[in-house]
Amino acid sequence: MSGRRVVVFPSVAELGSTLAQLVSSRAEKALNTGASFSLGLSGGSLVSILSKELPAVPNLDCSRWLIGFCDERLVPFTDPESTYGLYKNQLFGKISIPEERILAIDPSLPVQECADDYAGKLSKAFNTEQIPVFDMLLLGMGPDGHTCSLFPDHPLLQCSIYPTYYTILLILPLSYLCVMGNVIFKAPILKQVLEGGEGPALPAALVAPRQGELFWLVDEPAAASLTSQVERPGPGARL
Ligand SMILES: O=C1O[C@H](COP(=O)(O)O)[C@@H](O)[C@H](O)[C@H]1O
Repeated sequence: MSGRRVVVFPSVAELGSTLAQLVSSRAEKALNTGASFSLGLSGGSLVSILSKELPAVPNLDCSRWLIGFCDERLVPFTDPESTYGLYKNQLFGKISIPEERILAIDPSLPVQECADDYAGKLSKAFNTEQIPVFDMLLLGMGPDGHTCSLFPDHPLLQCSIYPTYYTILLILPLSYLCVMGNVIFKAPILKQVLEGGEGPALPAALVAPRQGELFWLVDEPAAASLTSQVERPGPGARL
């Protein structure tokens, strides 16, 4: 891994547009050398940010993208807790990605079958029996330091794909990662995640891709108490 970059933005608006540019530039890079660009999406605040900013990227071509979900709740797509459902309503129609290139769970299945079915979809799409390596994962961090439905002290932190009571998740050590922290109530936990603290490492602190890049994109309020090195790019800067 080439090192973690913590990038601080004046507000979520600037963070969002840089995130969209970052996704688009890494997609272009992947597509220059490979047949597709695989992107893992998370839920939470990321949905509205991406849905606003990604369609605004000029000349975005998503026809060779492959989209999966870093974590997903086992609820119908019409449920507001369904991450796929939210993206379907807010984003997918605006970026012209072929439907068959979006890997969603089958919410009609019981949880274990749903996890097995999703693992099968991933194997087929990535043409591998191994854990698939996405080109890029976008994660969020909750106010308790959880990411990807991995809550502090969760016994499943070592697993690759695991069913829990209501969530199917696809876990950390894959490829390029981008973690987003925003809003002020995350400031204390962000400091603990990035700069250490007492007790076992929080789930978001375990995020470390085997290769490639790791970005933490945060807004000024969330970064308020950081003392470690951060970047503050000027307007329009690209990562
Ligand atoms: O529970 C979850 O929360 C995280 C963080 O969400 P945010 O709204 O604080 O950004 C999210 O990334 C994850 O997908 C979701 O399951």
